[in-house]
Amino acid sequence: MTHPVLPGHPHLHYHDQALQLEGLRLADLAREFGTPLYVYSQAAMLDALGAYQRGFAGRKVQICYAMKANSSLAVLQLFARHGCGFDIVSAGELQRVIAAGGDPAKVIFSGVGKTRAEMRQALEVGIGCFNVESEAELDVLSEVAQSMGLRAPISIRVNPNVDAKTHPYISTGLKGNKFGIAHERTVATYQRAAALPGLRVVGIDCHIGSQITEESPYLDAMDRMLDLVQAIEAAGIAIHHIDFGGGLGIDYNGDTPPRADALWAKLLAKLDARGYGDRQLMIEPGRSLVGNAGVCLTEVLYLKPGEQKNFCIVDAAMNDLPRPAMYQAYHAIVPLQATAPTAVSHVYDVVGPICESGDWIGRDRNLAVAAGDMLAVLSAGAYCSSMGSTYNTRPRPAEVLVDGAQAHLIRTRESVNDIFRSEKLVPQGNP
Ligand SMILES: Cc1ncc(COP(=O)(O)O)c(C=O)c1O
Ligand SMILES: N[C@@H](CCCC[NH3+])C(=O)O
Repeated sequence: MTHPVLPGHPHLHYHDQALQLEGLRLADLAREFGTPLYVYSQAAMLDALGAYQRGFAGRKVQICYAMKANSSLAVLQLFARHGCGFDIVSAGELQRVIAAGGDPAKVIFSGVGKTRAEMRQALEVGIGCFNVESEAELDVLSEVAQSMGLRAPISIRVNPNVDAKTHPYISTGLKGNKFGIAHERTVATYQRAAALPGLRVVGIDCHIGSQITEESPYLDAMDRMLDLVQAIEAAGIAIHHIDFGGGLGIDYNGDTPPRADALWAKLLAKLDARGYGDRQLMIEPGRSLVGNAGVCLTEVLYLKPGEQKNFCIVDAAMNDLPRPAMYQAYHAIVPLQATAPTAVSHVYDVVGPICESGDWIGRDRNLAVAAGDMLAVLSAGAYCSSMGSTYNTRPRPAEVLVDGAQAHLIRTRESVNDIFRSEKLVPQGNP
Protein backbone atom coordinates (compact mmCIF):
# COMPACT_ATOMS: atom_id res chain seq x y z
CA MET A 1 0.00 0.00 0.00
CA THR A 2 1.19 3.55 -0.57
CA HIS A 3 0.79 5.85 2.37
CA PRO A 4 0.75 9.51 1.44
CA VAL A 5 2.76 11.98 3.53
CA LEU A 6 0.71 13.55 6.32
CA PRO A 7 2.39 16.91 6.96
CA GLY A 8 2.26 18.32 10.45
CA HIS A 9 -0.41 16.12 12.01
CA PRO A 10 0.89 14.45 15.17
CA HIS A 11 -2.08 12.13 15.78
CA LEU A 12 -3.05 11.17 12.22
CA HIS A 13 -1.83 7.88 10.80
CA TYR A 14 -2.78 4.95 8.59
CA HIS A 15 -3.62 1.77 10.49
CA ASP A 16 -4.52 -1.33 8.42
CA GLN A 17 -4.81 0.97 5.38
CA ALA A 18 -7.42 3.15 7.09
CA LEU A 19 -6.69 6.75 8.05
CA GLN A 20 -7.15 7.26 11.79
CA LEU A 21 -7.19 10.33 13.99
CA GLU A 22 -6.11 9.27 17.49
CA GLY A 23 -7.94 5.97 18.01
CA LEU A 24 -10.76 6.42 15.50
CA ARG A 25 -11.13 5.54 11.83
CA LEU A 26 -12.09 8.65 9.93
CA ALA A 27 -14.18 6.63 7.44
CA ASP A 28 -16.38 5.48 10.35
CA LEU A 29 -16.89 9.09 11.43
CA ALA A 30 -17.71 10.14 7.85
CA ARG A 31 -20.33 7.37 7.68
CA GLU A 32 -21.81 8.22 11.07
CA PHE A 33 -21.91 12.02 10.78
CA GLY A 34 -21.92 12.58 7.00
CA THR A 35 -19.68 14.82 4.89
CA PRO A 36 -18.32 17.44 4.66
CA LEU A 37 -17.21 16.92 8.25
CA TYR A 38 -14.60 18.66 10.38
CA VAL A 39 -12.79 16.36 12.80
CA TYR A 40 -10.38 17.65 15.44
CA SER A 41 -7.91 15.83 17.68
CA GLN A 42 -8.00 16.95 21.30
CA ALA A 43 -4.55 15.42 21.90
CA ALA A 44 -3.08 17.43 19.00
CA MET A 45 -4.45 20.68 20.46
CA LEU A 46 -3.10 19.86 23.91
CA ASP A 47 0.29 18.85 22.47
CA ALA A 48 0.50 22.19 20.67
CA LEU A 49 -0.46 24.05 23.84
CA GLY A 50 2.05 21.95 25.78
CA ALA A 51 4.90 23.15 23.56
CA TYR A 52 4.13 26.74 24.59
CA GLN A 53 3.64 25.82 28.23
CA ARG A 54 6.99 23.98 28.31
CA GLY A 55 8.69 26.97 26.71
CA PHE A 56 7.28 29.24 29.42
CA ALA A 57 7.86 27.04 32.48
CA GLY A 58 8.66 29.22 35.50
CA ARG A 59 7.72 32.49 33.73
CA LYS A 60 4.82 34.88 34.18
CA VAL A 61 2.94 34.26 30.93
CA GLN A 62 -0.73 34.35 29.97
CA ILE A 63 -1.53 32.44 26.77
CA CYS A 64 -4.52 34.10 25.11
CA TYR A 65 -5.74 31.77 22.35
CA ALA A 66 -6.64 33.82 19.25
CA MET A 67 -10.06 32.28 18.87
CA LYS A 68 -10.67 33.57 15.37
CA ALA A 69 -8.61 30.57 14.22
CA ASN A 70 -11.26 28.16 15.46
CA SER A 71 -14.03 29.50 17.65
CA SER A 72 -16.08 26.35 18.17
CA LEU A 73 -17.32 26.37 21.77
CA ALA A 74 -15.85 22.97 22.66
CA VAL A 75 -12.43 24.10 21.43
CA LEU A 76 -12.65 27.23 23.59
CA GLN A 77 -13.83 25.12 26.52
CA LEU A 78 -10.79 22.84 26.14
CA PHE A 79 -8.33 25.73 26.12
CA ALA A 80 -10.11 27.50 28.99
CA ARG A 81 -9.89 24.30 31.08
CA HIS A 82 -6.15 24.28 30.43
CA GLY A 83 -5.62 27.80 31.70
CA CYS A 84 -5.85 29.83 28.51
CA GLY A 85 -7.29 33.28 28.15
CA PHE A 86 -8.52 34.51 24.78
CA ASP A 87 -7.68 37.11 22.18
CA ILE A 88 -10.98 38.38 20.79
CA VAL A 89 -11.89 40.79 18.00
CA SER A 90 -15.64 41.27 18.50
CA ALA A 91 -18.36 41.23 21.14
CA GLY A 92 -19.59 38.05 19.46
CA GLU A 93 -16.29 36.36 20.29
CA LEU A 94 -16.58 37.64 23.88
CA GLN A 95 -20.00 35.99 24.14
CA ARG A 96 -18.46 32.76 22.88
CA VAL A 97 -15.76 32.92 25.59
CA ILE A 98 -18.41 33.32 28.27
CA ALA A 99 -20.62 30.58 26.80
CA ALA A 100 -17.61 28.22 26.82
CA GLY A 101 -16.81 28.95 30.48
CA GLY A 102 -13.77 31.17 29.80
CA ASP A 103 -12.63 33.84 32.27
CA PRO A 104 -13.33 37.39 30.98
CA ALA A 105 -10.45 38.68 33.13
CA LYS A 106 -8.11 36.70 30.86
CA VAL A 107 -9.54 38.25 27.68
CA ILE A 108 -7.73 40.77 25.53
CA PHE A 109 -9.66 42.67 22.91
CA SER A 110 -7.82 43.40 19.62
CA GLY A 111 -9.13 44.89 16.38
CA VAL A 112 -9.15 48.20 14.53
CA GLY A 113 -12.91 48.79 14.60
CA LYS A 114 -14.32 48.24 18.08
CA THR A 115 -17.72 49.88 18.44
CA ARG A 116 -18.89 51.77 21.52
CA ALA A 117 -21.39 49.01 22.24
CA GLU A 118 -18.62 46.39 22.09
CA MET A 119 -16.41 48.47 24.40
CA ARG A 120 -19.28 48.76 26.87
CA GLN A 121 -19.95 45.02 26.88
CA ALA A 122 -16.27 44.26 27.41
CA LEU A 123 -16.04 46.75 30.27
CA GLU A 124 -19.19 45.35 31.89
CA VAL A 125 -17.69 41.86 32.15
CA GLY A 126 -14.25 43.18 33.18
CA ILE A 127 -11.94 42.00 30.39
CA GLY A 128 -8.19 42.01 31.07
CA CYS A 129 -7.03 44.50 28.44
CA PHE A 130 -8.03 46.43 25.32
CA ASN A 131 -5.37 46.38 22.61
CA VAL A 132 -6.01 49.82 21.15
CA GLU A 133 -5.17 50.25 17.48
CA SER A 134 -5.53 54.02 16.81
CA GLU A 135 -5.46 57.40 18.53
CA ALA A 136 -9.13 57.94 17.67
CA GLU A 137 -9.99 54.67 19.44
CA LEU A 138 -8.19 55.88 22.59
CA ASP A 139 -10.50 58.90 22.83
CA VAL A 140 -13.66 56.88 22.28
CA LEU A 141 -12.67 54.16 24.76
CA SER A 142 -11.81 56.74 27.40
CA GLU A 143 -15.17 58.42 26.91
CA VAL A 144 -17.10 55.14 27.11
CA ALA A 145 -15.23 53.96 30.23
CA GLN A 146 -15.65 57.34 31.93
CA SER A 147 -19.39 57.30 31.25
CA MET A 148 -19.49 53.99 33.16
CA GLY A 149 -17.36 55.35 36.02
CA LEU A 150 -14.48 53.05 35.00
CA ARG A 151 -10.94 53.22 33.68
CA ALA A 152 -10.30 50.84 30.80
CA PRO A 153 -7.07 48.81 31.01
CA ILE A 154 -5.18 49.33 27.76
CA SER A 155 -2.17 48.36 25.71
CA ILE A 156 -1.37 50.13 22.50
CA ARG A 157 -0.81 47.87 19.52
CA VAL A 158 2.43 48.95 17.97
CA ASN A 159 3.27 48.32 14.36
CA PRO A 160 6.98 47.47 14.57
CA ASN A 161 7.45 47.63 10.78
CA VAL A 162 9.07 44.22 10.45
CA ASP A 163 8.48 41.95 7.50
CA ALA A 164 6.88 38.73 8.72
CA LYS A 165 7.88 37.07 5.41
CA THR A 166 4.44 35.57 4.89
CA HIS A 167 1.49 35.94 2.46
CA PRO A 168 0.74 39.69 1.94
CA TYR A 169 -2.90 39.22 3.06
CA ILE A 170 -1.82 37.91 6.46
CA SER A 171 1.17 40.18 7.11
CA THR A 172 0.12 42.76 9.67
CA GLY A 173 3.26 44.41 11.06
CA LEU A 174 4.32 46.54 8.08
CA LYS A 175 3.79 50.29 7.72
CA GLY A 176 1.30 49.83 4.89
CA ASN A 177 -0.98 47.57 7.02
CA LYS A 178 -4.10 48.90 8.72
CA PHE A 179 -3.10 47.55 12.13
CA GLY A 180 -1.54 49.26 15.12
CA ILE A 181 0.25 52.54 15.57
CA ALA A 182 3.46 53.44 13.72
CA HIS A 183 6.37 52.77 16.05
CA GLU A 184 7.64 56.36 15.54
CA ARG A 185 4.33 57.62 17.06
CA THR A 186 4.36 55.22 19.98
CA VAL A 187 5.73 57.37 22.80
CA ALA A 188 3.53 60.34 21.87
CA THR A 189 0.49 58.06 21.71
CA TYR A 190 1.27 56.59 25.14
CA GLN A 191 1.56 60.11 26.57
CA ARG A 192 -1.83 60.92 25.14
CA ALA A 193 -3.31 57.70 26.56
CA ALA A 194 -1.81 58.31 30.00
CA ALA A 195 -3.48 61.74 30.09
CA LEU A 196 -6.97 60.44 29.29
CA PRO A 197 -9.22 60.09 32.36
CA GLY A 198 -10.99 56.89 31.30
CA LEU A 199 -7.87 54.86 30.58
CA ARG A 200 -5.28 52.95 32.60
CA VAL A 201 -2.13 52.02 30.69
CA VAL A 202 -1.13 48.44 31.54
CA GLY A 203 0.91 47.10 28.63
CA ILE A 204 2.20 47.18 25.09
CA ASP A 205 1.18 44.89 22.24
CA CYS A 206 2.23 43.82 18.76
CA HIS A 207 1.26 41.14 16.28
CA ILE A 208 3.26 41.04 13.08
CA GLY A 209 1.43 38.51 10.93
CA SER A 210 0.37 34.93 10.54
CA GLN A 211 1.86 31.64 9.25
CA ILE A 212 5.35 32.91 10.14
CA THR A 213 7.89 30.16 9.57
CA GLU A 214 11.14 31.99 10.39
CA GLU A 215 12.58 33.16 13.68
CA SER A 216 14.15 36.39 12.47
CA PRO A 217 10.96 38.52 12.21
CA TYR A 218 10.12 37.63 15.83
CA LEU A 219 13.61 38.43 17.08
CA ASP A 220 13.57 41.77 15.23
CA ALA A 221 10.11 42.60 16.56
CA MET A 222 11.20 41.77 20.12
CA ASP A 223 14.15 44.17 19.82
CA ARG A 224 11.91 46.95 18.58
CA MET A 225 9.32 46.31 21.28
CA LEU A 226 11.92 46.43 24.03
CA ASP A 227 13.35 49.68 22.61
CA LEU A 228 9.84 51.08 22.85
CA VAL A 229 9.23 49.83 26.40
CA GLN A 230 12.44 51.58 27.40
CA ALA A 231 11.40 54.83 25.71
CA ILE A 232 7.84 54.76 27.13
CA GLU A 233 9.09 54.08 30.66
CA ALA A 234 11.69 56.83 30.29
CA ALA A 235 8.71 59.11 29.65
CA GLY A 236 7.31 58.06 33.06
CA ILE A 237 4.65 55.56 31.95
CA ALA A 238 4.93 52.07 33.47
CA ILE A 239 4.46 49.05 31.17
CA HIS A 240 3.30 46.08 33.25
CA HIS A 241 2.95 43.51 30.51
CA ILE A 242 4.35 42.87 27.04
CA ASP A 243 1.94 41.21 24.61
CA PHE A 244 3.85 39.69 21.74
CA GLY A 245 0.90 38.55 19.60
CA GLY A 246 0.67 35.25 17.75
CA GLY A 247 1.49 34.25 14.20
CA LEU A 248 3.63 31.12 14.52
CA GLY A 249 3.19 29.00 11.39
CA ILE A 250 2.42 25.30 10.94
CA ASP A 251 3.47 22.62 8.48
CA TYR A 252 1.04 22.61 5.55
CA ASN A 253 3.37 21.24 2.89
CA GLY A 254 6.82 20.60 4.25
CA ASP A 255 6.99 23.99 6.02
CA THR A 256 9.46 24.04 8.87
CA PRO A 257 8.38 26.67 11.41
CA PRO A 258 10.33 26.72 14.69
CA ARG A 259 8.72 24.80 17.55
CA ALA A 260 7.01 27.09 20.05
CA ASP A 261 9.34 26.11 22.91
CA ALA A 262 12.47 26.54 20.77
CA LEU A 263 11.36 29.94 19.48
CA TRP A 264 10.45 31.14 22.94
CA ALA A 265 13.76 29.96 24.41
CA LYS A 266 15.43 32.47 22.07
CA LEU A 267 12.93 35.24 22.71
CA LEU A 268 13.13 34.79 26.47
CA ALA A 269 16.93 34.86 26.28
CA LYS A 270 16.63 38.21 24.54
CA LEU A 271 14.24 39.50 27.21
CA ASP A 272 16.62 38.35 29.93
CA ALA A 273 19.66 39.85 28.23
CA ARG A 274 17.93 43.21 28.07
CA GLY A 275 16.76 43.09 31.67
CA TYR A 276 13.03 42.50 31.04
CA GLY A 277 12.97 38.82 31.97
CA ASP A 278 10.63 39.27 34.93
CA ARG A 279 7.95 41.18 32.99
CA GLN A 280 4.49 39.63 32.66
CA LEU A 281 4.14 38.32 29.09
CA MET A 282 1.07 37.65 27.00
CA ILE A 283 0.92 35.83 23.69
CA GLU A 284 -1.92 35.35 21.21
CA PRO A 285 -1.33 32.13 19.25
CA GLY A 286 -4.13 30.89 17.00
CA ARG A 287 -3.16 28.68 14.06
CA SER A 288 -0.25 26.97 15.84
CA LEU A 289 -2.62 25.63 18.53
CA VAL A 290 -5.30 24.20 16.26
CA GLY A 291 -4.23 24.15 12.59
CA ASN A 292 -2.71 20.69 12.49
CA ALA A 293 -5.28 19.26 14.89
CA GLY A 294 -8.07 19.26 12.30
CA VAL A 295 -9.06 17.61 9.03
CA CYS A 296 -12.04 18.13 6.75
CA LEU A 297 -13.58 14.93 5.38
CA THR A 298 -15.22 15.05 1.99
CA GLU A 299 -16.75 12.55 -0.46
CA VAL A 300 -15.85 12.36 -4.14
CA LEU A 301 -19.07 13.05 -6.06
CA TYR A 302 -17.90 12.89 -9.67
CA LEU A 303 -14.75 12.51 -11.73
CA LYS A 304 -14.73 14.73 -14.78
CA PRO A 305 -11.84 14.13 -17.16
CA GLY A 306 -11.08 16.97 -19.56
CA GLU A 307 -8.71 17.94 -22.31
CA GLN A 308 -6.74 20.41 -20.22
CA LYS A 309 -7.68 19.39 -16.69
CA ASN A 310 -9.22 16.49 -14.86
CA PHE A 311 -11.60 17.50 -12.12
CA CYS A 312 -12.34 15.59 -8.95
CA ILE A 313 -15.60 17.10 -7.72
CA VAL A 314 -16.11 16.70 -3.99
CA ASP A 315 -18.88 17.66 -1.57
CA ALA A 316 -16.78 20.24 0.33
CA ALA A 317 -16.44 23.66 -1.23
CA MET A 318 -14.97 27.13 -0.80
CA ASN A 319 -17.79 28.05 1.57
CA ASP A 320 -16.70 25.25 3.91
CA LEU A 321 -12.94 25.70 3.50
CA PRO A 322 -12.12 29.12 2.01
CA ARG A 323 -8.31 29.29 2.39
CA PRO A 324 -7.40 27.92 -1.06
CA ALA A 325 -9.83 30.30 -2.79
CA MET A 326 -8.76 33.27 -0.65
CA TYR A 327 -5.00 32.83 -0.48
CA GLN A 328 -4.20 30.06 -2.98
CA ALA A 329 -3.34 28.19 0.20
CA TYR A 330 -2.10 24.61 0.00
CA HIS A 331 -3.83 21.89 2.01
CA ALA A 332 -2.69 18.29 1.56
CA ILE A 333 -5.49 15.97 0.38
CA VAL A 334 -5.23 12.27 1.15
CA PRO A 335 -7.55 9.25 0.81
CA LEU A 336 -9.21 7.77 3.90
CA GLN A 337 -8.35 4.33 2.53
CA ALA A 338 -4.73 3.88 1.45
CA THR A 339 -4.52 2.73 -2.16
CA ALA A 340 -2.52 -0.14 -3.66
CA PRO A 341 0.68 0.97 -5.44
CA THR A 342 -0.76 -0.57 -8.62
CA ALA A 343 -3.88 1.65 -8.48
CA VAL A 344 -4.12 4.01 -11.44
CA SER A 345 -3.78 7.62 -10.41
CA HIS A 346 -4.44 10.81 -12.35
CA VAL A 347 -3.70 14.46 -11.76
CA TYR A 348 -6.83 16.31 -10.67
CA ASP A 349 -7.97 19.69 -9.58
CA VAL A 350 -10.08 18.95 -6.51
CA VAL A 351 -13.06 21.30 -6.70
CA GLY A 352 -16.36 21.89 -4.91
CA PRO A 353 -19.91 22.25 -6.23
CA ILE A 354 -20.05 26.06 -5.94
CA CYS A 355 -20.65 28.18 -9.04
CA GLU A 356 -17.27 29.94 -8.99
CA SER A 357 -14.08 29.03 -10.84
CA GLY A 358 -12.28 29.97 -7.63
CA ASP A 359 -14.01 27.10 -5.84
CA TRP A 360 -11.10 24.73 -5.54
CA ILE A 361 -9.62 22.88 -2.58
CA GLY A 362 -6.43 21.58 -4.24
CA ARG A 363 -4.80 21.90 -7.65
CA ASP A 364 -2.82 19.35 -9.65
CA ARG A 365 -3.12 16.55 -7.11
CA ASN A 366 -2.13 13.03 -7.94
CA LEU A 367 -4.97 10.81 -6.76
CA ALA A 368 -6.22 7.28 -7.38
CA VAL A 369 -9.91 7.88 -6.72
CA ALA A 370 -13.39 6.88 -7.77
CA ALA A 371 -16.79 8.44 -7.12
CA GLY A 372 -17.90 7.57 -3.59
CA ASP A 373 -14.35 7.56 -2.16
CA MET A 374 -13.62 9.66 0.90
CA LEU A 375 -10.79 12.17 1.16
CA ALA A 376 -9.33 14.14 4.04
CA VAL A 377 -8.21 17.73 3.59
CA LEU A 378 -5.38 18.20 6.09
CA SER A 379 -4.26 21.10 8.30
CA ALA A 380 -7.87 22.23 8.43
CA GLY A 381 -8.14 23.08 12.14
CA ALA A 382 -7.46 26.82 11.75
CA TYR A 383 -9.20 29.48 9.66
CA CYS A 384 -11.29 26.87 7.85
CA SER A 385 -14.55 26.25 9.70
CA SER A 386 -14.28 29.67 11.38
CA MET A 387 -14.07 31.44 8.00
CA GLY A 388 -16.82 29.34 6.46
CA SER A 389 -19.99 30.80 5.01
CA THR A 390 -23.29 29.55 3.66
CA TYR A 391 -22.69 30.79 0.10
CA ASN A 392 -24.93 28.97 -2.40
CA THR A 393 -27.20 28.21 0.60
CA ARG A 394 -24.93 25.39 1.67
CA PRO A 395 -25.40 24.51 5.34
CA ARG A 396 -22.23 24.53 7.45
CA PRO A 397 -20.63 21.12 8.15
CA ALA A 398 -20.88 19.21 11.40
CA GLU A 399 -17.80 19.04 13.66
CA VAL A 400 -16.47 16.22 15.81
CA LEU A 401 -13.84 16.35 18.55
CA VAL A 402 -11.91 13.11 18.95
CA ASP A 403 -10.50 12.21 22.36
CA GLY A 404 -8.72 8.85 22.18
CA ALA A 405 -11.36 6.37 21.09
CA GLN A 406 -14.27 8.73 21.82
CA ALA A 407 -15.97 11.02 19.32
CA HIS A 408 -17.91 14.03 20.58
CA LEU A 409 -20.25 15.77 18.16
CA ILE A 410 -19.44 19.42 18.95
CA ARG A 411 -21.43 21.05 16.15
CA THR A 412 -24.47 19.56 14.48
CA ARG A 413 -24.80 19.99 10.74
CA GLU A 414 -26.63 23.21 9.98
CA SER A 415 -29.99 22.90 8.20
CA VAL A 416 -31.23 24.99 5.30
CA ASN A 417 -33.91 26.35 7.66
CA ASP A 418 -31.16 27.51 10.02
CA ILE A 419 -29.69 29.50 7.14
CA PHE A 420 -32.80 31.49 6.31
CA ARG A 421 -34.40 31.57 9.76
CA SER A 422 -33.71 35.31 10.18
CA GLU A 423 -35.02 36.27 6.73
CA LYS A 424 -38.50 37.70 6.08
CA LEU A 425 -40.79 37.77 3.08
CA VAL A 426 -42.35 41.13 2.20
CA PRO A 427 -46.10 41.14 3.04
CA GLN A 428 -48.15 41.05 -0.16
CA GLY A 429 -51.32 43.17 -0.40
CA ASN A 430 -54.48 41.90 -2.14
CA PRO A 431 -53.91 41.65 -5.89
C1 LIG B 1 -4.33 40.50 16.81
C2 LIG B 1 -4.09 39.08 16.47
N1 LIG B 1 -3.59 38.27 17.40
C3 LIG B 1 -3.38 36.97 17.15
C4 LIG B 1 -3.64 36.42 15.92
C5 LIG B 1 -3.37 34.98 15.74
O1 LIG B 1 -2.55 34.70 14.70
P1 LIG B 1 -2.13 33.22 14.36
O2 LIG B 1 -3.35 32.45 14.11
O3 LIG B 1 -1.33 33.40 13.13
O4 LIG B 1 -1.34 32.72 15.51
C6 LIG B 1 -4.13 37.24 14.90
C7 LIG B 1 -4.33 36.73 13.54
O5 LIG B 1 -3.37 36.80 12.74
C8 LIG B 1 -4.38 38.61 15.18
O6 LIG B 1 -4.88 39.40 14.27
N1 LIG C 1 -7.23 33.83 7.81
C1 LIG C 1 -5.80 33.74 7.62
C2 LIG C 1 -5.08 34.18 8.85
C3 LIG C 1 -5.50 35.53 9.26
C4 LIG C 1 -5.02 35.87 10.58
C5 LIG C 1 -5.91 36.91 11.17
N2 LIG C 1 -5.18 38.02 11.75
C6 LIG C 1 -5.39 32.38 7.16
O1 LIG C 1 -6.18 31.55 6.95
O2 LIG C 1 -4.25 32.10 6.96
